[in-house]
Amino acid sequence: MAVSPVEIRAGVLAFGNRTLWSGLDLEVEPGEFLAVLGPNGSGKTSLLKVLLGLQRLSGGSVRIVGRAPGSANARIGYIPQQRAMQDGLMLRGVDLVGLGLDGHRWGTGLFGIRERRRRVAEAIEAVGAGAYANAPVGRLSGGEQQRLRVAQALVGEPDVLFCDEPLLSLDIAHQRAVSELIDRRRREAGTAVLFVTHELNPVLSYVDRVLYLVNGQFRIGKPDDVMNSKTLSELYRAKVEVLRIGGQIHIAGARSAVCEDEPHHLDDHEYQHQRV
Ligand SMILES: Nc1ncnc2c1ncn2[C@@H]1O[C@H](COP(=O)(O)OP(=O)(O)OP(=O)(O)O)[C@@H](O)[C@H]1O
Repeated sequence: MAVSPVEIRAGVLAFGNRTLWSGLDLEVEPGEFLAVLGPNGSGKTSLLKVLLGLQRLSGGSVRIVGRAPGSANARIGYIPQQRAMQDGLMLRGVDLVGLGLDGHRWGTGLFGIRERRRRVAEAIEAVGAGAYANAPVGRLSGGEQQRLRVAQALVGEPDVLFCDEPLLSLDIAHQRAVSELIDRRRREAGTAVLFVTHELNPVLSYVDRVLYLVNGQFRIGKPDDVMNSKTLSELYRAKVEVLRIGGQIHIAGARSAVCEDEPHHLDDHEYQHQRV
């Protein structure tokens, strides 16, 4: 039987007496696109850290391509939560993207160097970053830096791709381009994708399943099985209404219970308009 790219059994993560989640059983299939949602502080980034081997589980077990996280057998792509790079950082975009190839061996000969350059150029082209790839990354805009991070995560042809809010600070056109790139990667190469986001709609058509974390509780299932009024009201322990408008999901009501910064949430005023 094929080894699952990502497998968590009875996972528990607690800090002090605060349990972020427990009893988490999660298996992500090759080529699957899993969106991870939840309000601030619900443990989304911590989950990615567990999967990267940067954070130990408090209980249960985790395997990445059959091994402990952090071991070198799997090719992992990681788009970290965005932090502005230092102004004075002189590293160029091509160098940043090239770091995603470290650990790949094509030999040190001319072929190896050429192949490396070719792959870096291809990854830069794919995110539309060619115009500034030779500039120091510290001088680039947030969105330009983000596109280079995406190229860095994809250049190594990962088996598993962990994305932490990868669309932040991208304009709509580049949100679409990056989402399509990630989707193509998982379709063509079977890369398993874990995609942490506050905004589901830009990737809704690609998402196979959703993991929704709230206050130590969670639900996993197809978008329609999780993103509905009943399930979210149970999770938030408050009345939450989920509306499907024009193929998009919007959440209304119980604003105080639902994370304020989730862009797919309508405010009550907007909601009233939608109902008339
Ligand atoms: N090493 C740690 N020690 C103690 N508490 C921690 C540690 N790491 C994370 N936390 C806490 O765990 C909670 C979850 O953090 P995490 O970054 O996983 O949330 P998140 O769901 O990604 O939130 P956001 O949407 O704001 O990015 C936060 O309250 C955070 O302060």
